[in-house]
Amino acid sequence: MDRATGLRLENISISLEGRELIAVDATIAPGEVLTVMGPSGSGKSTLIACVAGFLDPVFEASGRILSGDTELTSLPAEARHAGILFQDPLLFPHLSVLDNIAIAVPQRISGRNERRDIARAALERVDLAGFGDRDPDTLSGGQKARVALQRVTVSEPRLLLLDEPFSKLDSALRGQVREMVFDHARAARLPVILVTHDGADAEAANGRIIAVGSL
Ligand SMILES: Nc1ncnc2c1ncn2[C@@H]1O[C@H](COP(=O)(O)OP(=O)(O)OP(=O)(O)O)[C@@H](O)[C@H]1O
Repeated sequence: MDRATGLRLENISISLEGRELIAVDATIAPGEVLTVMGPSGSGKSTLIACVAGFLDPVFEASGRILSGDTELTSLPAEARHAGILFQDPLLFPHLSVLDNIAIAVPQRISGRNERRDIARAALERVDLAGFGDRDPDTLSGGQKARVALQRVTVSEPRLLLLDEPFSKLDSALRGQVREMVFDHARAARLPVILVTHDGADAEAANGRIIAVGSL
């Protein structure tokens, strides 16, 4: 059964101190990338936080967020099943590379060995089979990005939020990691929101682009 669902941002408006910061009304199909571009401070990361369910209470948001038929608007972050990649891969420094992935396996898979087997298979998929016992600090930027992607993948998200996850990678690596992320999103039929300043990222996303703020 295809469990893929689209994402609907219905008249989302986010204000700060009574002034509208960002407004978006969009539907994103399974496997589609919506790119959000705009100047610094225009509310792009705030939009990601709103969809993910961790909007700071200083902001006021209105509108509805729907994942298929499920309304996410007032659900807590953990019930929204959003995979998120930030500019920084944010790996836990005190956990091995393997456990950084195993920790994201859904709770219904309760056995430690089973969780670690899933993490091992995830590392193999991105050519990092021998890296499970390493400290994350010993990995290169591209390797960390691949681990971060696998951590999101094993968590079985229903939508993917990308907050400039490629911007710290050098240009050759950037293209590779980008393709890996978009290929995964297409294969898993995830709706994706990509926040970026980079025209090449937007082009590679191969989807609709919306401009926010005064470009
Ligand atoms: N917790 C907060 N309290 C008050 N203002 C905040 C808070 N978080 C963000 N802001 C403000 O909200 C606005 C939007 O910030 P946001 O990080 O969403 O912008 P952005 O478009 O993602 O910028 P950038 O491209 O630089 O990452 C900024 O003016 C920022 O200073």
